[in-house]
Amino acid sequence: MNLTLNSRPIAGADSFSPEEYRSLVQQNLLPHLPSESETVAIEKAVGRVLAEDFFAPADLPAFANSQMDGYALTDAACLRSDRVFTVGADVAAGSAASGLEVSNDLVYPVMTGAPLPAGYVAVVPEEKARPLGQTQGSFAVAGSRVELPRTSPDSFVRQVGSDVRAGELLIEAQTPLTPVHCALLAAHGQAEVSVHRRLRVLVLTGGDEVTSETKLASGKIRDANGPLLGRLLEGAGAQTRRVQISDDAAALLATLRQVLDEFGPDLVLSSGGISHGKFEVVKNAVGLLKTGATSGLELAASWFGHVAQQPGGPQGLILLGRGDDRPLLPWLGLPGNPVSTLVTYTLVVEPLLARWQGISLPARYGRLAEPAEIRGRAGKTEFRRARVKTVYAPDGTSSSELTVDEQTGSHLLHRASRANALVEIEPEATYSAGASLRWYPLNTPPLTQTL
Ligand SMILES: Nc1nc2c(c(=O)[nH]1)N[C@H]1C(S)=C(S)[C@@H](COP(=O)(O)OP(=O)(O)OC[C@H]3O[C@@H](n4cnc5c(N)ncnc54)[C@H](O)[C@@H]3O)O[C@H]1N2
Ligand code: MOO
Repeated sequence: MNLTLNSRPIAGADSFSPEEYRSLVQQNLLPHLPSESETVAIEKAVGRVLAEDFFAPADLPAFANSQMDGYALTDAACLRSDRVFTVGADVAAGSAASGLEVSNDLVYPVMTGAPLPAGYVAVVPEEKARPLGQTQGSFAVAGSRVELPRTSPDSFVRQVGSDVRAGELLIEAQTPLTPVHCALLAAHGQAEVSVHRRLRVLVLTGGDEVTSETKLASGKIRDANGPLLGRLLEGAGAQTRRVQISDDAAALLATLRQVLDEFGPDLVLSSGGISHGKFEVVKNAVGLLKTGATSGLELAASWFGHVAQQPGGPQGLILLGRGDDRPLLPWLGLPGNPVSTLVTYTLVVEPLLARWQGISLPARYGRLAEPAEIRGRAGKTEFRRARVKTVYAPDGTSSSELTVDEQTGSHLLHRASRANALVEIEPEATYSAGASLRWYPLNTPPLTQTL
């Protein structure tokens, strides 16, 4: 099959703008990602995305109840001139308040959350009452007399349905669930909720230079991208399996076949092995698949080329068949430099995961604080690490202020760890202090970006 962009088949190693590449990935991958939902306990649903609209099964509150510890009065008692009443039996929260006499002379001590006795319409808070022949500051006992100020019907009463009406749409599908949604579901007696199932992502990182040996031999490095992608994906709600790979393409395909059966991934992300070197393991694995000599895996489509951006220029996109009628397995080959992996994740993978769950991430803009002037590169969009700060003005407005890192190397992991934004510098553009720039949250779970 052909990869396509806006119905145009992709030929050879076409080059794309960052926006085009994001679209290319979404158009070619989304049809192969699963669209199943699952039922989870509400306690485990926070951070998950609701699969179906949730409608209120009942009114909330379900019964009129008191908003204060106080005395319940009838309608006629609210404004009558004689303000002294006889105190009835206590009505505690949780009681049914049934079988109580209705009288304009009788008031009932009702506690916060207790049902209002039938025929009673208002509550006077306890501290506004004057119990006769009793110490102030305590509830009058049953049978004694109490003086109450005038009040109006409905005062301090939480009416039926004042929070929620039965049948009302309470949580729209595609909403990322928060602890407050969890409380709302619990208040309706829902123990479980239907959410999109977590995407299973296989993360392949390594190369012959990457080792997990305690003592680093000369020329060797540690795996930074495995933990990076693993944590980013888990933060975005995915389930992950991480596998370390070498530069051996046949071994990579053998590992892949094994993990496909054990873990059943919906998506593969690899970092490294896609550019112009002699030992590009991902490219070589695709080369082996093209020969058709690998059982259990078929190459349905592949593209390796450049996106006109820095970092994250080299990119790879693969669709694998599994030799049966299961959906094609999408595989994104991310560039190996840690910052390039991070940038590609932010610009391509994160929006893909969000779109898959029906969420579109908002475009954000901020003002350039420092340095005073930034120039774009020729023919390439540059994504620079930055610190974004929200500045709140006394007139109630707020804006994002961007301080952009001057250094651009894709190996500068320490500097990336201090950034919380990625700033988009258009090709050949010049920006002075105060100029508006698009930015993307770095290191921030995508679902919290929509809240
Ligand atoms: N002749 C050319 N060479 C390169 C080009 C190019 O256009 N022409 N592009 C450069 C750019 S830009 C990038 S980005 C890299 C991308 O190359 P690969 O994706 O093939 O990545 P590798 O070569 O495997 O690794 C690049 C770099 O990253 C280190 N690395 C890899 N994996 C990890 C890991 N898990 N943890 C930490 N660091 C990792 C690796 O050791 C290399 O230093 O290609 C440029 N070259
Ligand atoms: O584009 Mo590479 O991703 O600069 O380091």
